[in-house]
Amino acid sequence: MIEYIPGLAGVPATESSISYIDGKNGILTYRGYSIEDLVKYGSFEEVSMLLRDGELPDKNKLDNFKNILHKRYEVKRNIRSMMWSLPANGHPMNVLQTTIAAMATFYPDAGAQNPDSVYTQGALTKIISNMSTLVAMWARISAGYDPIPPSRGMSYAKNFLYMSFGEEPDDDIVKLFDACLILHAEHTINASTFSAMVTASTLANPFASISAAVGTLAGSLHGGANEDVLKMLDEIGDAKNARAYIKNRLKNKQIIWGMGHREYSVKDPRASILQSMIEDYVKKSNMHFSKRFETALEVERICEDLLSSKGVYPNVDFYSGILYAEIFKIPQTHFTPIFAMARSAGWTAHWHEQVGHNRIFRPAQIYIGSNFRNYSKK
Ligand SMILES: CC(=O)SCCNC(=O)CCNC(=O)[C@H](O)C(C)(C)COP(=O)(O)OP(=O)(O)OC[C@H]1O[C@@H](n2cnc3c(N)ncnc32)[C@H](O)[C@@H]1OP(=O)(O)O
Ligand SMILES: O=C([O-])CC(=O)C(=O)O
Repeated sequence: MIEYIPGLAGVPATESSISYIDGKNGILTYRGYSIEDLVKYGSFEEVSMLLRDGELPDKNKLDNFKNILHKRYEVKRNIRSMMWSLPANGHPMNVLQTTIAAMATFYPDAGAQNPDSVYTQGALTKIISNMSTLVAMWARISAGYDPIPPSRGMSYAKNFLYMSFGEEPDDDIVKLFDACLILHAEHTINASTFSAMVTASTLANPFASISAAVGTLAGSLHGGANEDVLKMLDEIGDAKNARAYIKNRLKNKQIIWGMGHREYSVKDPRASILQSMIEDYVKKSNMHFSKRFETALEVERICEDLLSSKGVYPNVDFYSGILYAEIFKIPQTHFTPIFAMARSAGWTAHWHEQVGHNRIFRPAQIYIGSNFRNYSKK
């Protein structure tokens, strides 16, 4: 008898050398490097190369990659006009999934049959590069403004903020945003990465694979939770209301957004870094902590009282929304798309790894339906 494990909890579905989680000690590494070091010393471009190639690039290789990535910021005209035809209130994740899928029409020969060709590698770089332009474009179009064309001379993080707001951001803001991208770039075989891998395993093209991943990331139990966390904090309104609110949700068997993780039984290391980023920024700018941040700290304390026995602590989505909303002034519906543009580095690395040791994903099921029946008209 095969044992059925709901949600495949703890079931290894692949071998991978891209990233590693030690969930008991709150450690996350990309290709062996700690996320703390990568955030401190690296850039999103460097981390994208590390995830793809397995090694940190030397200066020449990095400059070359940046050159190619930055040259590809431009979105094809047909994709741009397609975006103008979508309803302005369409959720950015739906728009992103649609546009990434449509990009396959420009790269008909990119695929698993030639994963290392210049053509397919170019398509993978185009995905990472265009993600940022697509997200920024939709933020402008959906708000009733014309998109701001990308600036090839700018880093990935800087160009995104420039395209979103039309002004060159300060270096410390760029560094902070770049760190957010690094923290979201990869996380082993999570639901969206698995989704990308399942699609890749059929030898579908990389655009199909990444658009499947975008659709999967959008859900509230996964990347979409960053939006729900902010809604929840705003609903609580003030730290003094937090205990009653949390207790009431738990009594009604409702989950607390941004809390809990399949892989971590301690606080997600990315949540700790994001929290420190907010604290450092506020202190450096001589500001006060916002009501939202104070509420989040209180929610974390209450959850520690009520949920730590189940190993439920803040995950990456708990503090990211506060950072995006309050430091970068990014609208709530764009939190998950920013997650997606960062994660495109991890997804494309997994696409490549999957097709390199491919066997189609085709698990088994345990049938619980009716026995054989003879057909008779009702
Ligand atoms: C980028 C990301 O995807 S990070 C995750 C983002 N998602 C969220 O923040 C949504 C809230 N969290 C959750 O729903 C879950 O913790 C998940 C989906 C992340 C993980 O789910 P699973 O690994 O299946 O954990 P599972 O649901 O079995 O939880 C184990 C226990 O902890 C409880 N628990 C887990 N998360 C929470 C939570 N956020 N609030 C309250 N209780 C929780 C469960 O109720 C369960 O309790 P029980 O054993 O008494 O039934
Ligand atoms: O690993 C997971 O299940 C979800 C997650 O935190 C991520 O994808 O970053």
